[in-house]
Amino acid sequence: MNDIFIRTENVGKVYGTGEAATTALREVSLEIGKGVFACIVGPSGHGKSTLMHLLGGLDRPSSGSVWLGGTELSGLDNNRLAAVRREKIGFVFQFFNLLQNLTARENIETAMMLAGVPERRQTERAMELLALVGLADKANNKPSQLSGGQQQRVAIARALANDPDILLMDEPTGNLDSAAEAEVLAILRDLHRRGTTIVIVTHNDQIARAAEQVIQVKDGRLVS
Ligand SMILES: Nc1ncnc2c1ncn2[C@@H]1O[C@H](COP(=O)(O)OP(=O)(O)OP(=O)(O)O)[C@@H](O)[C@H]1O
Repeated sequence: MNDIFIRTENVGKVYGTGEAATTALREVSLEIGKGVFACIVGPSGHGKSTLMHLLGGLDRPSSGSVWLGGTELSGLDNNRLAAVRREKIGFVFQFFNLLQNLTARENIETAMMLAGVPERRQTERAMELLALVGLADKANNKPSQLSGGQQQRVAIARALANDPDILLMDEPTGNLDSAAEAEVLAILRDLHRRGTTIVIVTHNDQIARAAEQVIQVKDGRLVS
Protein backbone atom coordinates (compact mmCIF):
# COMPACT_ATOMS: atom_id res chain seq x y z
CA MET A 1 0.00 0.00 0.00
CA ASN A 2 1.30 3.44 -0.92
CA ASP A 3 1.55 6.18 1.68
CA ILE A 4 -1.78 7.97 1.86
CA PHE A 5 -1.53 11.31 0.18
CA ILE A 6 -5.13 12.51 -0.02
CA ARG A 7 -7.75 11.71 2.56
CA THR A 8 -11.30 12.89 3.04
CA GLU A 9 -13.47 12.14 6.03
CA ASN A 10 -17.26 12.47 5.80
CA VAL A 11 -17.02 15.33 3.35
CA GLY A 12 -20.25 17.06 2.42
CA LYS A 13 -20.95 20.03 0.19
CA VAL A 14 -24.13 22.07 0.02
CA TYR A 15 -24.36 24.95 -2.45
CA GLY A 16 -26.73 27.81 -1.58
CA THR A 17 -29.10 28.06 1.34
CA GLY A 18 -32.78 27.58 2.17
CA GLU A 19 -35.01 26.48 -0.69
CA ALA A 20 -32.23 27.04 -3.21
CA ALA A 21 -29.84 24.64 -1.40
CA THR A 22 -28.33 21.84 -3.49
CA THR A 23 -26.53 19.00 -1.76
CA ALA A 24 -23.70 18.07 -4.12
CA LEU A 25 -21.75 15.67 -1.86
CA ARG A 26 -22.66 13.60 1.20
CA GLU A 27 -20.37 11.78 3.64
CA VAL A 28 -17.55 11.15 1.21
CA SER A 29 -14.61 9.35 2.83
CA LEU A 30 -11.75 8.25 0.62
CA GLU A 31 -7.99 7.77 0.50
CA ILE A 32 -5.63 8.12 -2.44
CA GLY A 33 -2.06 6.88 -2.14
CA LYS A 34 1.04 8.77 -3.20
CA GLY A 35 1.87 8.21 -6.86
CA VAL A 36 -1.53 6.70 -7.64
CA PHE A 37 -3.36 7.38 -10.89
CA ALA A 38 -6.99 7.77 -9.76
CA CYS A 39 -10.07 8.78 -11.65
CA ILE A 40 -13.44 10.10 -10.52
CA VAL A 41 -16.35 8.85 -12.61
CA GLY A 42 -20.14 9.05 -12.44
CA PRO A 43 -23.19 10.57 -14.10
CA SER A 44 -23.34 14.24 -15.03
CA GLY A 45 -24.27 16.57 -12.17
CA HIS A 46 -23.62 13.99 -9.44
CA GLY A 47 -20.72 15.74 -7.72
CA LYS A 48 -17.47 14.81 -9.52
CA SER A 49 -16.19 18.34 -10.15
CA THR A 50 -17.28 19.39 -6.68
CA LEU A 51 -15.18 16.59 -5.20
CA MET A 52 -12.16 17.56 -7.31
CA HIS A 53 -12.49 21.20 -6.27
CA LEU A 54 -12.52 20.19 -2.61
CA LEU A 55 -9.48 17.91 -3.01
CA GLY A 56 -7.58 20.78 -4.62
CA GLY A 57 -8.58 23.45 -2.11
CA LEU A 58 -10.43 25.41 -4.81
CA ASP A 59 -13.49 25.32 -2.58
CA ARG A 60 -14.22 24.37 1.03
CA PRO A 61 -16.46 21.53 2.25
CA SER A 62 -19.68 22.33 4.15
CA SER A 63 -18.86 19.46 6.52
CA GLY A 64 -16.07 16.96 7.07
CA SER A 65 -12.32 17.28 6.42
CA VAL A 66 -9.86 17.07 3.54
CA TRP A 67 -6.16 16.27 4.12
CA LEU A 68 -3.49 16.77 1.53
CA GLY A 69 -0.15 15.24 2.43
CA GLY A 70 -0.91 15.51 6.15
CA THR A 71 -2.25 19.08 6.05
CA GLU A 72 -5.92 19.56 6.86
CA LEU A 73 -7.11 22.09 4.30
CA SER A 74 -10.06 23.39 6.30
CA GLY A 75 -7.66 24.52 9.02
CA LEU A 76 -5.99 26.95 6.62
CA ASP A 77 -6.96 30.56 6.00
CA ASN A 78 -7.43 31.73 2.40
CA ASN A 79 -3.82 32.86 1.97
CA ARG A 80 -2.37 29.59 3.18
CA LEU A 81 -4.85 27.62 1.11
CA ALA A 82 -3.77 29.60 -1.96
CA ALA A 83 -0.14 28.83 -1.08
CA VAL A 84 -0.92 25.08 -0.97
CA ARG A 85 -2.54 25.31 -4.41
CA ARG A 86 0.34 27.32 -5.81
CA GLU A 87 3.08 25.11 -4.38
CA LYS A 88 1.66 21.59 -4.32
CA ILE A 89 -1.04 21.25 -6.95
CA GLY A 90 -1.24 21.42 -10.73
CA PHE A 91 -4.67 21.97 -12.27
CA VAL A 92 -5.85 21.12 -15.79
CA PHE A 93 -9.36 21.96 -17.00
CA GLN A 94 -11.47 21.04 -20.01
CA PHE A 95 -11.02 24.36 -21.80
CA PHE A 96 -7.22 24.68 -21.57
CA ASN A 97 -7.41 28.31 -20.29
CA LEU A 98 -4.14 29.34 -21.96
CA LEU A 99 -3.29 33.03 -22.32
CA GLN A 100 -3.93 33.69 -26.02
CA ASN A 101 -1.38 36.50 -26.50
CA LEU A 102 1.50 34.46 -25.10
CA THR A 103 3.45 31.63 -26.71
CA ALA A 104 3.41 28.08 -25.32
CA ARG A 105 6.72 28.73 -23.56
CA GLU A 106 5.56 32.08 -22.13
CA ASN A 107 2.36 30.49 -20.81
CA ILE A 108 4.49 28.05 -18.81
CA GLU A 109 6.95 30.75 -17.71
CA THR A 110 4.06 32.88 -16.42
CA ALA A 111 2.93 29.98 -14.21
CA MET A 112 6.51 29.60 -13.00
CA MET A 113 6.71 33.26 -12.11
CA LEU A 114 3.55 32.88 -9.99
CA ALA A 115 4.99 29.76 -8.37
CA GLY A 116 8.21 31.59 -7.48
CA VAL A 117 10.58 29.65 -9.76
CA PRO A 118 13.74 31.82 -10.11
CA GLU A 119 13.70 33.74 -13.39
CA ARG A 120 17.05 32.36 -14.58
CA ARG A 121 15.60 28.80 -14.36
CA GLN A 122 12.28 29.53 -16.07
CA THR A 123 13.13 29.25 -19.77
CA GLU A 124 15.22 26.11 -19.42
CA ARG A 125 12.59 24.41 -17.24
CA ALA A 126 9.75 25.50 -19.55
CA MET A 127 11.60 23.91 -22.47
CA GLU A 128 12.10 20.70 -20.45
CA LEU A 129 8.37 20.56 -19.73
CA LEU A 130 7.48 21.22 -23.37
CA ALA A 131 9.83 18.38 -24.34
CA LEU A 132 8.12 16.16 -21.76
CA VAL A 133 4.75 16.69 -23.51
CA GLY A 134 6.37 16.34 -26.96
CA LEU A 135 6.08 19.99 -27.98
CA ALA A 136 9.62 21.35 -27.83
CA ASP A 137 9.31 22.42 -31.48
CA LYS A 138 6.13 24.45 -30.77
CA ALA A 139 7.56 26.59 -27.96
CA ASN A 140 7.08 29.83 -29.91
CA ASN A 141 3.57 29.06 -31.15
CA LYS A 142 0.62 30.89 -29.68
CA PRO A 143 -2.42 28.81 -28.66
CA SER A 144 -4.28 29.73 -31.87
CA GLN A 145 -1.41 28.13 -33.81
CA LEU A 146 -1.81 24.81 -31.98
CA SER A 147 -4.35 21.98 -32.26
CA GLY A 148 -6.72 21.27 -29.37
CA GLY A 149 -4.64 18.29 -28.26
CA GLN A 150 -1.45 20.35 -28.42
CA GLN A 151 -3.07 23.16 -26.41
CA GLN A 152 -4.07 20.66 -23.75
CA ARG A 153 -0.51 19.31 -23.68
CA VAL A 154 0.74 22.88 -23.11
CA ALA A 155 -1.84 23.19 -20.31
CA ILE A 156 -0.46 19.99 -18.77
CA ALA A 157 3.11 21.32 -19.05
CA ARG A 158 1.92 24.55 -17.41
CA ALA A 159 0.26 22.57 -14.59
CA LEU A 160 3.68 20.99 -13.95
CA ALA A 161 5.39 24.41 -13.74
CA ASN A 162 5.39 24.39 -9.93
CA ASP A 163 6.64 20.78 -9.82
CA PRO A 164 3.38 19.76 -8.08
CA ASP A 165 2.89 16.82 -5.75
CA ILE A 166 -0.46 16.17 -7.36
CA LEU A 167 -2.04 16.82 -10.72
CA LEU A 168 -5.81 17.41 -10.60
CA MET A 169 -7.68 17.34 -13.89
CA ASP A 170 -11.31 18.05 -14.69
CA GLU A 171 -12.39 16.47 -17.99
CA PRO A 172 -9.06 17.17 -19.72
CA THR A 173 -10.14 15.28 -22.84
CA GLY A 174 -13.75 16.52 -22.81
CA ASN A 175 -13.05 18.94 -25.64
CA LEU A 176 -10.73 16.73 -27.73
CA ASP A 177 -11.13 14.27 -30.61
CA SER A 178 -9.99 10.67 -30.17
CA ALA A 179 -6.48 11.20 -31.60
CA ALA A 180 -5.85 14.10 -29.22
CA GLU A 181 -7.35 12.06 -26.37
CA ALA A 182 -4.79 9.35 -27.04
CA GLU A 183 -1.97 11.95 -26.93
CA VAL A 184 -3.14 13.18 -23.54
CA LEU A 185 -3.55 9.64 -22.20
CA ALA A 186 0.00 8.79 -23.28
CA ILE A 187 1.31 11.79 -21.31
CA LEU A 188 -0.71 10.80 -18.25
CA ARG A 189 0.76 7.29 -18.36
CA ASP A 190 4.23 8.79 -18.65
CA LEU A 191 3.66 11.15 -15.68
CA HIS A 192 2.30 8.24 -13.67
CA ARG A 193 5.44 6.23 -14.40
CA ARG A 194 7.47 9.18 -13.12
CA GLY A 195 5.58 9.06 -9.82
CA THR A 196 3.15 11.98 -10.10
CA THR A 197 -0.10 11.53 -8.17
CA ILE A 198 -2.91 12.07 -10.67
CA VAL A 199 -6.61 12.53 -9.94
CA ILE A 200 -8.77 13.02 -12.97
CA VAL A 201 -12.49 13.59 -13.42
CA THR A 202 -13.46 11.91 -16.65
CA HIS A 203 -16.25 10.46 -18.77
CA ASN A 204 -13.61 8.81 -20.92
CA ASP A 205 -13.61 4.98 -20.67
CA GLN A 206 -10.08 4.65 -21.98
CA ILE A 207 -8.71 6.89 -19.22
CA ALA A 208 -10.86 5.21 -16.57
CA ARG A 209 -9.47 1.82 -17.67
CA ALA A 210 -5.90 3.14 -17.41
CA ALA A 211 -6.45 4.34 -13.82
CA GLU A 212 -5.40 2.23 -10.82
CA GLN A 213 -8.15 3.55 -8.58
CA VAL A 214 -11.67 4.35 -9.75
CA ILE A 215 -13.74 6.59 -7.48
CA GLN A 216 -17.36 6.31 -8.49
CA VAL A 217 -19.73 9.09 -7.43
CA LYS A 218 -23.51 8.84 -7.65
CA ASP A 219 -26.00 11.27 -6.12
CA GLY A 220 -23.13 12.88 -4.24
CA ARG A 221 -22.11 9.62 -2.55
CA LEU A 222 -19.32 7.16 -3.19
CA VAL A 223 -20.39 3.91 -4.83
CA SER A 224 -18.23 1.15 -3.42
N1 LIG B 1 -21.39 26.78 -7.73
C1 LIG B 1 -22.51 26.05 -7.64
N2 LIG B 1 -23.65 26.58 -7.14
C2 LIG B 1 -24.77 25.87 -7.03
N3 LIG B 1 -24.87 24.56 -7.40
C3 LIG B 1 -23.78 23.98 -7.91
C4 LIG B 1 -22.54 24.69 -8.07
N4 LIG B 1 -21.63 23.84 -8.62
C5 LIG B 1 -22.26 22.66 -8.78
N5 LIG B 1 -23.55 22.74 -8.36
C6 LIG B 1 -24.54 21.63 -8.33
O1 LIG B 1 -23.97 20.55 -7.61
C7 LIG B 1 -24.27 19.31 -8.22
C8 LIG B 1 -22.98 18.58 -8.58
O2 LIG B 1 -22.30 19.31 -9.59
P1 LIG B 1 -20.86 18.89 -10.16
O3 LIG B 1 -20.42 19.96 -11.10
O4 LIG B 1 -19.99 18.52 -9.04
O5 LIG B 1 -21.26 17.57 -11.00
P2 LIG B 1 -20.39 16.69 -12.02
O6 LIG B 1 -20.63 15.28 -11.63
O7 LIG B 1 -19.00 17.20 -12.08
O8 LIG B 1 -21.13 16.99 -13.41
P3 LIG B 1 -20.59 17.00 -14.93
O9 LIG B 1 -20.17 15.61 -15.24
O10 LIG B 1 -21.79 17.43 -15.72
O11 LIG B 1 -19.49 18.01 -14.98
C9 LIG B 1 -25.15 19.64 -9.42
O12 LIG B 1 -26.49 19.50 -9.02
C10 LIG B 1 -24.81 21.08 -9.72
O13 LIG B 1 -25.90 21.73 -10.33
